[in-house]
Amino acid sequence: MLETKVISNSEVLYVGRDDRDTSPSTKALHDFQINGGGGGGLIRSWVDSMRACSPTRPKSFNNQSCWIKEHPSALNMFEEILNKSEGKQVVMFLDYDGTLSPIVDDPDRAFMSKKMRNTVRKLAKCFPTAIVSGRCREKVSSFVKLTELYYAGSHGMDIKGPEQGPKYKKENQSLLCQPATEFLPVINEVYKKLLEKTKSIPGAKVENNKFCASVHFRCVEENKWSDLAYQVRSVLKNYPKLMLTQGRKVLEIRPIIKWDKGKALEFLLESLGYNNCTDVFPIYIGDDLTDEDAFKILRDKKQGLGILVSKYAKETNASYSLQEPDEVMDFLERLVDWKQLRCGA
Ligand SMILES: O=P(O)(O)OC[C@H]1O[C@H](O[C@H]2O[C@H](CO)[C@@H](O)[C@H](O)[C@H]2O)[C@H](O)[C@@H](O)[C@@H]1O
Repeated sequence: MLETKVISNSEVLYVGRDDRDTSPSTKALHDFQINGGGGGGLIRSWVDSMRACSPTRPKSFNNQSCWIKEHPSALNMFEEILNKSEGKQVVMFLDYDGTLSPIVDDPDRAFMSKKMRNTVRKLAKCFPTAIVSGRCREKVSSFVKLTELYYAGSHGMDIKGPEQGPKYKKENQSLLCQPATEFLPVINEVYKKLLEKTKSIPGAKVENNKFCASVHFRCVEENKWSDLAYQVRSVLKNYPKLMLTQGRKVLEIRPIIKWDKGKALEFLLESLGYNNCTDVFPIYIGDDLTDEDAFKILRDKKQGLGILVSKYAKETNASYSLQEPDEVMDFLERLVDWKQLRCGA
């Protein structure tokens, strides 16, 4: 029988507010949550942060050619990447929105192409492969539709192994990690309140991602962003155990626990039996601020590499870049071809 491994609530670490700025994904909003004071100043800093996080507005890196030298295209540097991974087990971590599927206005219609699905299917035959998403796990797996993958939903707070039993794992153990289960009722409550409070703002959309919630402002006129920020703040101020992070035209509400996409990556590597191994080469591909937590882990550990999907210069802990999901697909195809050639498949 398959044994289920569960990370219980007792293992959840609550962090003091000062601890939070160590995590790249929480840093931007941390500053205004803590230092923004009250009233107009706070809301203004929220809106500034919402603008600054738009990928079309690079922050400090204005020089695109300088940035591309520091974060070269993973396609152009393919041979270099292969050399770095030589003799090591490649493990693939893929973000979903903006990485496997193009960004679209309606989050419920962010479908992945059949071609991309086919590529990821082949990839998973070559390497252990995980999808790491801010979305609810069930939703992202219903978009990806591949049961042979590992899925980490809710920004890594909901991890599950492949349905048919993990192919790569040494022990025959199925995998489940949900470090934020005690927050389920509160996230539900906050989701409902956010729905109510934002319904008068045209274009605003609230998504329940199970262990976190998203407030989308992609379709909200910029002159209404402060109204939206005000409404979100009015809900959140009553929930000191929740915090705010941000992504691409989205405010993310999640529990204050020391768990993010970086922790999910570490957990998955450990579950696959690669804890403290030098012969493993994780490749993490993502486009968003929340993916920076995973890039940072890899950079700090000097293990594997991160690839940022972006057309624009952005501050990042990733080493390489790809411009858009089509380039991600080309890169994954080349990895598959390389592996198949090596194994004579
Ligand atoms: O970690 P991810 O898989 O990248 O998920 C992050 C958020 O992605 C989704 O929102 C983003 O994509 C939408 C569809 O293209 C777009 O409309 C939105 O503006 C983006 O922020 C998803 O809807 C969120 O729940 C995820 O948290």
